[in-house]
Amino acid sequence: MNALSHSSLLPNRYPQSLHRRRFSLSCSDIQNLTRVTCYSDCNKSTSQASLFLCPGSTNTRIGSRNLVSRSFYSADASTYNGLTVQSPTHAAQEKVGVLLLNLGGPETLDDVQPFLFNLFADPDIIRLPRLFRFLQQPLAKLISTLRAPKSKEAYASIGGGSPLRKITDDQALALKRALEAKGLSSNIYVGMRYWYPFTEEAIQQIKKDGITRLVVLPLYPQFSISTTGSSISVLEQTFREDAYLSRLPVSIINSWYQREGYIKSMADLIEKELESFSEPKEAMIFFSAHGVPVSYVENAGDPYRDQMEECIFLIMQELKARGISNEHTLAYQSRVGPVQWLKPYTDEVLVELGQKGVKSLLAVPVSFVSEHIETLEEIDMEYRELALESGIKNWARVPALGLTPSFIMDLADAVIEALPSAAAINAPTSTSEDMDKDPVKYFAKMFFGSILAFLLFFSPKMITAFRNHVI
Ligand SMILES: C=CC1=C(C)c2cc3[nH]c(cc4nc(cc5[nH]c(cc1n2)c(C)c5CCC(=O)O)C(CCC(=O)O)=C4C)c(C)c3C=C
Ligand SMILES: [Fe+2]
Repeated sequence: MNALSHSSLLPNRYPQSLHRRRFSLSCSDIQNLTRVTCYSDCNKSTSQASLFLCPGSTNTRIGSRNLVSRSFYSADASTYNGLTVQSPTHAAQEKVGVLLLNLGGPETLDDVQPFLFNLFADPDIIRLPRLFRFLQQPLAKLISTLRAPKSKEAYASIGGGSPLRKITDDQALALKRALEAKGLSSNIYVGMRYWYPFTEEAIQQIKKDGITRLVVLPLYPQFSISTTGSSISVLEQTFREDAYLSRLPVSIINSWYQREGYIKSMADLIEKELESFSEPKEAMIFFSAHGVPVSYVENAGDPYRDQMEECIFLIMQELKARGISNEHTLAYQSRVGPVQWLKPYTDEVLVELGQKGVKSLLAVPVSFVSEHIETLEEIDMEYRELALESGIKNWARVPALGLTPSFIMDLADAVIEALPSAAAINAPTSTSEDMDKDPVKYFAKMFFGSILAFLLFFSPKMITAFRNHVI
């Protein structure tokens, strides 16, 4: 199957949003482009990576109770049993690349507003009706400016910037080593959606390095239109526009929350952290996932909530198999703006649990595999304080998976399993956003858009909604 044909498997409402996206950088962003991180001998003629066949690579998917979400696994490698698609001669000439996709985060406080601009300028983050698309950039400017002070405060409280780039770089290196240990030499690239090193930079490096087979691995266990979907839009757009890239065999791993290695690694972390309580059995396991607006799930066909619920089910099943049957619950955090987000909300549930007499609580961040602003600031500071104020006496938090060896090994297996299904992207397509290339039309759009955005959104309610997490 064409690995990038996944959009054809999505509900009708989804593909349009997936195909249209174009990444926009301001002029200063472009000047600031830093070099792409690549974990190999990039640009060296000696960097030829050999693809060694890995015999008996096994199906690592474990039980599932939600068949609907299965249709999203376009690059589901679990049906392959070893890399059997190539002859050894061909395999020896393969130059394998792995592209890790992530969100990115501001590295300094000065980066915060431009980072937020990139985030809110993404049509997969603020989904405007087609007619109002011209408002996207002026709105992004307005919202990022309104939100920057609160965000800066949060980033200042965790040391003045996001740890995401460093952690992702470390994960890339660990993955490279894990793949080598399994007999696969590869170049690993990091492509961030909203900050350096941008996905577009990583893709250009992949082209320069002459990669012949690529696996795309988003570092989000569950698929959401707002995360993996958005990054893949950028990738698809860039690939379709380029003769070399459009022929490059690519395999995208859309989601991997159901993999045995991931589930077991999460269960290990939870089991270990429960031991920090004097009465481990009494502690409630509190899964806190990053939220998305309800409309994503209910109108746009985002499988995120289904996948999240299935993921929690699988982790709890694994814990039960180990004799751990603590109570558990799932809530959603980090909402932004004046719309309904997935419920229940983490802050509200914490207060309710405190009122109900829950005394011990283990917070488990579940939508992301690195420490970031929402674990280090929102959970460890804001939610911890709220929980203690609400009557919860004993609080602990499970660390993000980070470099956990069993987790990295499982990612390596996922890459190896995905390789055989790599296939080229289809012919180039033209986009409705080509007018962005015309400077006159662009400035007219920005000018009138700014005025409209000002009139529509500069109301006290909107300002409060975007300045704070809670509306
Ligand atoms: C699975 C993970 C994530 C989903 C889903 C997601 C959706 C989503 N996020 C915003 C708005 C913001 N997100 C911000 C930071 C941020 N988001 C994620 C992950 C998911 N987002 C991460 C890992 C990070 C942190 C990066 C870091 O620097 O450590 C921010 C900036 C911080 C802040 O001001 O709160 C915003 C804003 C929306 C609107 C959205 C879905 C539509
Ligand atoms: Fe977010």
